[in-house]
Amino acid sequence: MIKDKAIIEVDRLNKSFGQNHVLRDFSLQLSEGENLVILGKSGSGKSVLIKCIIRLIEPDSGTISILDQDISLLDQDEMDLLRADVGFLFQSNALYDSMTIRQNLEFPLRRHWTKEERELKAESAVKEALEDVGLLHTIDMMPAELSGGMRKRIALARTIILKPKVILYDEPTTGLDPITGREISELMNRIQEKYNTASIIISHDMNCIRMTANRIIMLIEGRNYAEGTFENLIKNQDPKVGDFFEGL
Ligand SMILES: Nc1ncnc2c1ncn2[C@@H]1O[C@H](COP(=O)(O)OP(=O)(O)OP(=O)(O)O)[C@@H](O)[C@H]1O
Repeated sequence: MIKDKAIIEVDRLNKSFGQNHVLRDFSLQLSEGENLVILGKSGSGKSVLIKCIIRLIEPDSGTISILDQDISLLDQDEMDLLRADVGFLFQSNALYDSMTIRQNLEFPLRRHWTKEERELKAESAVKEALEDVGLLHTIDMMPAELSGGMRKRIALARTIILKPKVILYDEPTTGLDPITGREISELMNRIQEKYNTASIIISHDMNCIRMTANRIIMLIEGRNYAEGTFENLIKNQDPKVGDFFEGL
């Protein structure tokens, strides 16, 4: 059988904080163009996993490969280069309040594009990313003038401006009303379709998960406890899995 091309491969990751063994031989594989949801209770280690992937935390053992590169072997410059391919959507959006929307979107270009590239392409890149999220008309506005849902869209536009191959979503719909949450989930799917980006999505929002997940991994007791589609897992008889789908 030919395996799908892996964008991220996490192999037998372990991470403890003192006696607290958070990740226990945790493995996952993210394929090209796939939306993968990590579902786990509060404190189960989802953020620790994402922090290991972006190398904010060093695991105790195990390997993480992104685009076929073992990240533990990369130096700072190589890691910076790789970061252009790995977009991150923060739960807080992390927009700069004192900058216009245009300046917010130009920000990642400063780090990853030369001055010449910026002069040539920044304007069209900013406009394309804003069009992708349906907010071109906000280009000269300030973040404070926008609603929570619009700020989330702008943060997503800033994430996709470098055309990353993978996006890590940290609770993308938390704090939004259900209708706005649904719009963000639809947008995530449109981005996936247009750019064939792979995504790891951390979420508790069952509507978002149902709409976006091609596959779900249940992170329970530090392990990849169960995995499958939403439709598979909702029928799973294991009580630890069933807990998550209660009432649906
Ligand atoms: N830097 C750290 N030092 C010590 N313990 C930590 C550290 N970071 C995380 N932990 C512990 O690791 C465990 C997993 O935390 P993590 O933040 O990954 O959970 P989570 O699944 O993301 O939870 P939530 O859904 O509430 O965001 C928790 O017990 C937490 O206290």
